[in-house]
Amino acid sequence: MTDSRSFNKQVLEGTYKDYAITALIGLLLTALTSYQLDVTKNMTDELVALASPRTALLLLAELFALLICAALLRLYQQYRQNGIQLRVQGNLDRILAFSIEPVTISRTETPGFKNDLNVVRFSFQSLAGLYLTFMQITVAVVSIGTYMILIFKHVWYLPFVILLLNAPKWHQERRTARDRFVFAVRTSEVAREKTLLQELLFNPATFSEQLVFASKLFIMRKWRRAYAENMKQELRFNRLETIRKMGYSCIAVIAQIAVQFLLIVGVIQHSITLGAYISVIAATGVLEASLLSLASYAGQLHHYKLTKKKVIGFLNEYLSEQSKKDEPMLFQQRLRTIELRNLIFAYPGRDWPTIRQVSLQIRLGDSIVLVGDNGCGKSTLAKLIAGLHEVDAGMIFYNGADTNRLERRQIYKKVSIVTQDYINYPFSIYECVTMSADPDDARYEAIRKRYPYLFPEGMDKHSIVGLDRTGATQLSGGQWQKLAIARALYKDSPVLILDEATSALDPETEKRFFHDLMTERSTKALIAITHRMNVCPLFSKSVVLQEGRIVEQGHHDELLQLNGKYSRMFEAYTMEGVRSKYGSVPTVV
Ligand SMILES: Nc1ncnc2c1ncn2[C@@H]1O[C@H](COP(=O)(O)OP(=O)(O)OP(=O)(O)O)[C@@H](O)[C@H]1O
Repeated sequence: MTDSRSFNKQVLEGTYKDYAITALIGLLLTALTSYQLDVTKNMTDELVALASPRTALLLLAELFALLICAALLRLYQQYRQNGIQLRVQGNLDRILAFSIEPVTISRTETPGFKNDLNVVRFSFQSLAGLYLTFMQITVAVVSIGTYMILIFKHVWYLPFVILLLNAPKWHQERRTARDRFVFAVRTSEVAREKTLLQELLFNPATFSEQLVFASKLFIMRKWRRAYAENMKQELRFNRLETIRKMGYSCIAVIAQIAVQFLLIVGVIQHSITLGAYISVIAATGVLEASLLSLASYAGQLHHYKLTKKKVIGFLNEYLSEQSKKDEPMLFQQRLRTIELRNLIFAYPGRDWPTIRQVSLQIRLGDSIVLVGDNGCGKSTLAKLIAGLHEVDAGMIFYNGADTNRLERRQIYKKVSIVTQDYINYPFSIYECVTMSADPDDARYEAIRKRYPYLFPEGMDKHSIVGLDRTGATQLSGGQWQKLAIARALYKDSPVLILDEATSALDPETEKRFFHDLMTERSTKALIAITHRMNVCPLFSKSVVLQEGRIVEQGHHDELLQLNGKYSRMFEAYTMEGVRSKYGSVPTVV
């Protein structure tokens, strides 16, 4: 992205032919229009002189042919320009999608990122038009030159008068472009809120809650407020722009009248013919239009400069953690151990750490279950183990090597994770499972045989699932979750992290799954997070977290003996504690 030439090359990929044709037509049109003005002048002079009406009629026929040619060429040029715009838009989308490749998720999981991403996407959308601008500028410059010469031939000083009178417009366009950009950045938060609320109103997944909680009006009120605020900002901006434009529009009218006046004086003093008068007036109109479009292109170029700065700033701020460190080492060995040493982690923008002084050794063959109250940091710890968050040096080690010195993508190759917010992909079942690697039928079938209950019963592997595709089959919450687990298993990495990944499974399937998984344990390090304490005895170690610290760790039986936090949690889960502490549950009569 920082390399401007390669960026432009990528954006313009596949458009060169269209550009060349469009530019050529632009130049041809300029030549045609200029010739057409000459014909108009000659025709008028012939008519005024009434010397040869036949010549005038021939000139009219010539004019007709010229106009038809110009109209057809303009249509064809428009068609080619649309092609350029579509291709450039596609290329830009591809570049943006490729560029947004964070090294970790620490900074991308913040509202600030979402806001800035919004602005960058807006800027990228407007870039598509800008790439057309580059070519249009060339054509505009040529056409301005042509018309200036044409006018110069009749009234030498007029082109300079026109240039002078159009100068304020240039200033205005540059200013408008800058203000529009600043405005988009400033109002992005409100615009995003409006879109978020709108999504809530139109998303079918929210309808059941809207019905049961009668929340539609509540959401609508919030949406209308955000809408009104957004509209107020837009209108205020448009009002200021219109007021500013009024001044410049008056100057433009003065310019027109001034030019007319000078020409009329020329005709009265017989320094120009009536034909020249008509031709110069027409040329002035085209020249002014070209100057105005050049002014607006100048504004757009300014916008381009601002956009580029914003995009590079965005990529540097959020997506380049690794590049700030030393040259990362490749990590291609077989993973044997993961070690956390006095790990401390605070989310960006938070003053207090979520994970505090956590030390833990995980070896291949270990099966560890993390338990603790809501919000104690289990998911955060799981993501830290997977290398998904940025941490200070000397805290997380893979095979004894500091993960900060390792190439992150190599780390991710060793890890499979099912988080609580796994994605319901609108793909076929086979694709949902195999997307992490090249599809391999044998590997897919092996997983399906080993864990048949993870695959929706009676469905073909090529069936498309999800609400987002027409004709797709809908799955239940548990079925989606099972597919997410199958995807993680298919990846077959040495570390498997399951963050409440079985929460939607029925108890029998859950137990069967963990039982089957344990038989694969020798080749994997398994880390699970669960609130269902009945599966804990299956794991080699339970780790209890409280406010970001490990307060107890050991096998289930050892921890029960401690009579501490773990034993209280287990009792509460099995209802033993509830009965003894709160007495019997009253019967409903
Ligand atoms: N992206 C984030 N940005 C800022 N704070 C976060 C983020 N994600 C989680 N937190 C905060 O970190 C703390 C721990 O969250 P975490 O999700 O790790 O808890 P948990 O133990 O997994 O909880 P639960 O059992 O409810 O899933 C919470 O206070 C939460 O608000």
